[in-house]
Amino acid sequence: MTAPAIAVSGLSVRYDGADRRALDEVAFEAVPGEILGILGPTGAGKSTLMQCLSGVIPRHEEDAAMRGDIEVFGRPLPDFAGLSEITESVGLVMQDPEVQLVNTMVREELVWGMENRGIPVPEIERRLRRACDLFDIGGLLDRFTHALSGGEKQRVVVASVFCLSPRIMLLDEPTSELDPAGTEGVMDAIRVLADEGVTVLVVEHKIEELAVHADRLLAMRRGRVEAIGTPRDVLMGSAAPDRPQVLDIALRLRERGHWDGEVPLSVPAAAATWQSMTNDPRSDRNRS
Ligand SMILES: Nc1ncnc2c1ncn2[C@@H]1O[C@H](COP(=O)(O)OP(=O)(O)OP(=O)(O)O)[C@@H](O)[C@H]1O
Repeated sequence: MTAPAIAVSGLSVRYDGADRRALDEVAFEAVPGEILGILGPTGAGKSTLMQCLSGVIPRHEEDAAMRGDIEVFGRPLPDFAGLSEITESVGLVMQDPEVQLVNTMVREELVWGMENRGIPVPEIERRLRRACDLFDIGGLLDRFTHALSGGEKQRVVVASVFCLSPRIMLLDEPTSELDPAGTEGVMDAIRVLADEGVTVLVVEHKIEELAVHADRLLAMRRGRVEAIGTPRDVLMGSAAPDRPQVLDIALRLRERGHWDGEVPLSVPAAAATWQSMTNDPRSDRNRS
């Protein structure tokens, strides 16, 4: 059996003064090479979870009390020698790309982390070329980071984390400012990396994107894990985030030419069509 890339148990976080836990006994595992999509309404605890997994809480959030266990490839997070060692295995892309852009030029942004790690120049150049291909940022290298659009900033930040070659990537809404083509491009790149063994946890509000690209979904609400399983199981289950979203998914998939036949006009009809589509062994909807 494959050892999990991430194993979480009993993870709870309460921010100072909050009337409820931001995370409440969260437990799950993610295996190497898996894309685990994390969804849930605003305030469900998705970003807090990403920050815990990357070691940011509790080390830098003095007002957050955390308990529970997180293991990265079988090693407890507290055993790592601080954030610098954690980031060798775990790369975090935060919700707001502005927070992570620290250099003036895009090329510097991509290269400085690798230089700080002492990576040899030929390897830096190889990763830079790959990042440009995967995230379509070759034309941005000589641009000022402050002058990029929101979506361009997101692609540069994801690419710069990729350049550090982490075995686990935590992406907190990496496509929120991207158009459908840009979103598809980032999701395709994530699949390429997952196929190479990188474990990707991606928080997304675009449920239809997660349904199509993730191997499994984890649905959260009010700090708790409501469901975890295949996209079909989670979206069809009683813990589905919002049942009407199934209809929304059908409509959006049809817009992109991914929904065959009539669009169902009721939620039950949408659910039934979705089920038959995802049950169809010829369907590649869950692995594109
Ligand atoms: N630094 C903080 N201090 C106090 N409370 C916080 C802090 N960060 C988050 N919270 C609270 O913790 C809960 C979970 O927040 P979190 O940002 O993890 O949710 P989320 O699911 O990522 O939401 P969104 O989809 O809006 O990004 C919310 O009630 C939020 O107000």
